[in-house]
Amino acid sequence: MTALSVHGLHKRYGRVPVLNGVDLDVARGSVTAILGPSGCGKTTLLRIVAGFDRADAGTVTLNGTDVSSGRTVLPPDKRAIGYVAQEGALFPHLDVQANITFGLPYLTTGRRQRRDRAAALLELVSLDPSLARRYPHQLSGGQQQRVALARALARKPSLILLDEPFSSLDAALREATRTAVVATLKAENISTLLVTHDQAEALSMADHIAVMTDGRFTQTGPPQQLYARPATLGTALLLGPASTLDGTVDNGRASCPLGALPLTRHCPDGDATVVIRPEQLHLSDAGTTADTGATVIGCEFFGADTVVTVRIAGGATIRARAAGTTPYHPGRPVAVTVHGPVHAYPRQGPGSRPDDVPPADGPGSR
Ligand SMILES: Nc1ncnc2c1ncn2[C@@H]1O[C@H](COP(=O)(O)OP(=O)(O)OP(=O)(O)O)[C@@H](O)[C@H]1O
Repeated sequence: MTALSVHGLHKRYGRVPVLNGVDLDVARGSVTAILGPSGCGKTTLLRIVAGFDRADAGTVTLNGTDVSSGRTVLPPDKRAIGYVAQEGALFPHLDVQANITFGLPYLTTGRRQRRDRAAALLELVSLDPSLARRYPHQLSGGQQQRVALARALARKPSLILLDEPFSSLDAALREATRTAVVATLKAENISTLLVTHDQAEALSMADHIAVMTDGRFTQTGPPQQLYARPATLGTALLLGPASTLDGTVDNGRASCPLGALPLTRHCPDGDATVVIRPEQLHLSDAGTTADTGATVIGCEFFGADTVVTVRIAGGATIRARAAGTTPYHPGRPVAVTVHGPVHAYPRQGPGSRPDDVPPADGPGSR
């Protein structure tokens, strides 16, 4: 069952086209992440779905009812949509309870009902109900984001829109808040559209990812599928860190300075850009640099793993990830092996540059 359907959405600001025919379906109860570089049109799409802005053409359908189509444009408060903005945007002069119950109709909801509803929602977003009398400035950033979510949930929306809701939180808080928010959305069976340019957020939170480039979706699918088979070089780089090497594809294998490597997806014969993830690169001892032509030039320790930068034969650099610490420090010669198939994209033509979109009938188009 589809909670949200968007078809043929176009929007321009002045002469500048921002959305160029956006199509998207969000399944009921699922989390769909829109992942894309800054300025590609993510927030514009969210604002049109919420009813804050008007599309120039196209339709928005919520649970089978058109809310934006031709001359019919339902105002935001008639759409049963919750919206959580980047900074949470709580009312600073209202306490937590008043913030959460702000959108509830006064005449139909008594004081006691409002207090009970606020307490229940606080519990739902894993916050202590004793916070109800605090003001936003007395809360941490993560607590404020959860109150913002509780406020969006108060009116029992069928769809919730999250616009980079965790970007202002530090890494540890972001992860904890993300987990709590996903658990809440799943528990309430709320359909969710999440806008982010954080690939880890999209991969870990979403059931479905839609990659946006230049105002249209260039590839959609489950996170595992997109990560395994990105349709363009741009999508491959958007989905996670990677080393890129010049190579040549011949009959399903890419020859590059690290060997003749099998491919994850078809790439036509000829000059290509080869994309290798850090977890695919393994380092081992080498006698001297002359043996392998590879030398460690940098080492970054992240706690759970270490990223080692290596200059390989021909002068290109690659980044390998090793669990825990590593014995390979700058200046040390190493041997580099690649595990598993790699992505390769033609160096000329559609999809060859990082910001390219695939051709209309290409593998990533819908
Ligand atoms: N009200 C407006 N008037 C004119 N141009 C606008 C307006 N709102 C957005 N834009 C432009 O439309 C383009 C898309 O903006 P949008 O905010 O949708 O991008 P985004 O993908 O959400 O970016 P970010 O990730 O940086 O938030 C940008 O070039 C932006 O400058």
